[in-house]
Amino acid sequence: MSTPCPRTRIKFCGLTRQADIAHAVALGVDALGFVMWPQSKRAISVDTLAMLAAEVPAFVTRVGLFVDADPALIEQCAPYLDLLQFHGSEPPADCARYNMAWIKALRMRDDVDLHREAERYRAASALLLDAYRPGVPGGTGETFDWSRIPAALAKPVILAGGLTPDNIGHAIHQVAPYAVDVSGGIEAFPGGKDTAKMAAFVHQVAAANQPR
Ligand SMILES: O=C(O)c1ccccc1N[C@@H]1O[C@H](COP(=O)(O)O)[C@@H](O)[C@H]1O
Repeated sequence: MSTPCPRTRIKFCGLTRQADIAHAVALGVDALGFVMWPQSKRAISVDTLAMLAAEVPAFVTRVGLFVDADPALIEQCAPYLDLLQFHGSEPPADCARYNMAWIKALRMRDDVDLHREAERYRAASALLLDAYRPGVPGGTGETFDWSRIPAALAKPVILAGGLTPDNIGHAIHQVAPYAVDVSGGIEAFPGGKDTAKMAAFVHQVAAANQPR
C-alpha cells in the first residue's frame, strides 16, 4: 500500500460575517479564526462571536485570536471556542491557564530561535509563524523568508503571513507545514472575505497536496 499524501490543514482567520463562514465551511476549511483583539480592523465583540460560533458545524475548529488579552475576556469567549490562539507576548503559563487547547503565534524577528521557542511553548498544540513588523502584532499581509523555518521542529508548524492564492502552492512545496493560516490574502475588504479568493486558496492548497 502506498503512503498517503499529507493534507495541509487550512485556517481562515478574521471572519466577521455569517455568509463567509458558510462559504468557508462549504469549501472544507478546517478552522475558522475570530479576532478578539479590539484594535484590529477585523475585531468582533463577544456577542458577535457567540452568534458566529453557532454557525460553525461539528468538526470545524473555532479559534479565538487574542493579543495579550485580559483573562476575563478570554474566559468570556471560551464557551464559543475550541482552540485559543495567542498572538502577543504571552508566556507559556498564561497560555495554559484556560484548560483549553492553544497555539502560540511567533513573529519571525531576525533573532527568533524557533528550536528554543518550541521547547519553551512545548505545551502548545502547534506554533504559528507570522511575519514580523515592529509595533504590529500580526495580520500585516506580509510574508517572511520561509527558508528560516527548520525542517525538523519539535512542534507542528502553521505557516502564516501574507499568504495568498498566488503564493500558497510555492509555500507548501517549500515549507511542507502542518497547516496554513490566511486572512488578508482572501479578503475583499478588512473583515469581509472574497468568495473567489477563498475558493482559489483552497484549490491551490489541494493542488499542492497532489503527488508530483
Ligand atoms: O488579523 C488581524 O487583524 C490580526 C491582528 C493581530 C494579530 C494577528 C492578526 N491576524 C493574524 O495574522 C496572521 C497573518 O495574517 P495575514 O494573512 O498576513 O493577513 C494570521 O494568523 C492572522 O490570523
